[in-house]
Amino acid sequence: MPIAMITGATSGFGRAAARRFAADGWSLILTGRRTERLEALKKELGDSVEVLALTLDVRDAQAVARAVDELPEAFRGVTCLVNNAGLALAPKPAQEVELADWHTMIDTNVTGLVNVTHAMLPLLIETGRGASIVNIGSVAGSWPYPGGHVYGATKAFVEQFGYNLRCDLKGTGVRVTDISPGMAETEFTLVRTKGDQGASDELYRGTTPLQAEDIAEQIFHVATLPPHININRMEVMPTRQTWSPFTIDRD
Ligand SMILES: NC(=O)C1=CN([C@@H]2O[C@H](COP(=O)(O)OP(=O)(O)OC[C@H]3O[C@@H](n4cnc5c(N)ncnc54)[C@H](OP(=O)(O)O)[C@@H]3O)[C@@H](O)[C@H]2O)C=CC1
Ligand SMILES: O=CCS(=O)(=O)O
Repeated sequence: MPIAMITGATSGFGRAAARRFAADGWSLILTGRRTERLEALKKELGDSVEVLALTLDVRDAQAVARAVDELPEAFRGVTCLVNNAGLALAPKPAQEVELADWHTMIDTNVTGLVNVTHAMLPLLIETGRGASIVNIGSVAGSWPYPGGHVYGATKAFVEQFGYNLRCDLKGTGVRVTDISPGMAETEFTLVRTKGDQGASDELYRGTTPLQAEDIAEQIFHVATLPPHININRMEVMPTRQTWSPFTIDRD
């Protein structure tokens, strides 16, 4: 059976993707920082598919390299890497943000994604034709909005990094896709507001956001296309989310 490695599998898109790949019999390498959640997911899926749960902070380059180095033989033939672990913080004007929050977003969304990709490239190239890297970007990487500051910039990095990777991976058979979701109801806003459940509920109230399963389905779709097809970028919004007009500062 093919193997998918999913970062940030303890919640949201990552957990839904794990369930989606498992439904088609894929073996899974599931990572995240919250061990209990990883173990619960392993318990849920482990009867039907092979699951390796690895407690891992993607920001720790050495730990990431070691974990990949020490993958058991049965889990080394990875077909799909889903670079999903990430977060937004500080939904307020740039001039009011703590510098530490900017660093956390860069360390996770940029450095963490780069750490995992660097460690996994040899295994994906070894798999070759049909292998894929699915990076989770965001609409925030393309469309500016107030309070987007460093979060949007990290997702712009994810998109461009993926395109550049494609250039260097030419001839290896390894595909690279940026899936950029719009508003989706996960723990994302709870994390972004540092635990404000009311703010999270309010954001999703009275509209129809994407659900984690919607994005999981796209991830699975991209990873299981015939090997000669590479979707470069897929931007997915809820039907009830669109753009705002430019704003003007007036006297
Ligand atoms: N929800 C949305 O509206 C959108 C989200 N996205 C992106 O989708 C991705 C998944 O987010 P989503 O599912 O919504 O949010 P969740 O908060 O539900 O899930 C985030 C996942 O990332 C993991 N994670 C965060 N930091 C680290 C870290 N340092 N090391 C390892 N794992 C980490 C978390 O695991 P743990 O805490 O256990 O480590 C968790 O499993 C993110 O990259 C996010 O930016 C993009 C567009 C829209
Ligand atoms: O990446 C998340 C979606 S949004 O909050 O930037 O619209």
